[in-house]
Amino acid sequence: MTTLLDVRNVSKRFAMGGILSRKHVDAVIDVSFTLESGTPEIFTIIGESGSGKTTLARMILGLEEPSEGDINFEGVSAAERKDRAARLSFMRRVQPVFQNPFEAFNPLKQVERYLEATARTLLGLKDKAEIEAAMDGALQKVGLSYREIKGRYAHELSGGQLQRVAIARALIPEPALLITDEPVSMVDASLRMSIVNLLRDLRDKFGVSVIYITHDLATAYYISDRIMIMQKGYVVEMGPARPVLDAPEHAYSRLLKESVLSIEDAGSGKLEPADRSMAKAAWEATGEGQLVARDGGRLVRVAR
Ligand SMILES: Nc1ncnc2c1ncn2[C@@H]1O[C@H](COP(=O)(O)OP(=O)(O)OP(=O)(O)O)[C@@H](O)[C@H]1O
Repeated sequence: MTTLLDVRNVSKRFAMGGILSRKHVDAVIDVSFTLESGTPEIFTIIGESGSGKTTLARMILGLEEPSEGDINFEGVSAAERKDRAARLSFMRRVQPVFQNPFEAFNPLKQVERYLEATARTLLGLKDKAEIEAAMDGALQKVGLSYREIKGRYAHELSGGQLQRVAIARALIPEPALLITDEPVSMVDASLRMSIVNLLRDLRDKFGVSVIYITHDLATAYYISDRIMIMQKGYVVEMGPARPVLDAPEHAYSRLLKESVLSIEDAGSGKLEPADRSMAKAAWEATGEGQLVARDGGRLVRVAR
C-alpha cells in the first residue's frame, strides 16, 4: 500500500498582535495521520469552533505553512511544490470545496465560468467541445448536467445545486482527494443528506478520498470511515468512526456526543460541548498528555 497523504507531527502557531508581541495561538498541535492510496475513505475531522480544523485543512492544501512537522502528498512535500508545474500537478490531485457556495461564486459570473477556468488551468484544455465534455462529465458525477447549468448565475440555483456545482468544479481534474470544509452547513436541511450521500458516492463510485470537516456528528457518523476529534488544536481521539462515536473513550469526545445538535441545527449549528466546565476538566485531565493506541486502531489522549 502506498501513502496518499502523510501528515506527520504537524503544528501551527500563529503570532498575534504584531511582530513585537510575544502572544501566539497554537491552532494545531502535533497532529499525525495518514490516508492510503487505493483505499478511498471519508476521513472526518470534528471539533468545536476554534479547535484547529480549518487551519489543518489549509496546511494540507498548501495554503498555510506548518510551524513544525511535515505534510507529504504522494511522497512530495509542500516545499517541493514551489514551481508552477508542481503546484498545478498537486492541484489536479487535491481539491478543496469550501463552506459557502454563495461566497465561492461571484454573483455576476455564470457558474460555468468557474468550471471552464478549472478545465483550462488544470487540464490544459482549449477546445470548447472538450471543455464542455469535461464540465458535463464532472456535473454528471454530482447528479447535474452541463445543459442544466449553462448560462446560469449563482442566485438562479438553490444552495444544494450550487454546492453540487462547487463539488463538480473540484472534480474536473479527477482528484484523488477532496478537502471539504463544512460543505453542508450553508445548505438547506432538506438537501443536506443529498450532499452527504454524494460525498459517499464519490468515494464508492469514483474512488475519491474525502477529508470531511464538520461540526455535525450525525452526518459524520453516517458517512465517515475514520474520525479525528480535536480539542484546542490537539487530537483527543481518533479511529474507526462508528466504534469511536458509539463508545467514545475520551471525556471530551463523550461530551461532544452528548451535545448532538437538534435535527434542524445539524450541519448549520455550531457544535458546543454539553457542559463547558466539564470540557475544561476533560482538557485539564489529559491536556497535553499523550496519544496511546487502543484495540481496533483507536488512539486516545491520556495523561502522561
Ligand atoms: N491567520 C490566523 N491568525 C491568527 N490566529 C488564527 C489564524 N487562523 C486561525 N487562527 C486561530 O487558530 C485557532 C484555530 O482556528 P481554526 O479556524 O483552524 O478552527 P476551526 O476548528 O476550523 O474553527 P471553525 O469551526 O469555527 O471554523 C483559533 O483560535 C483561531 O482564532
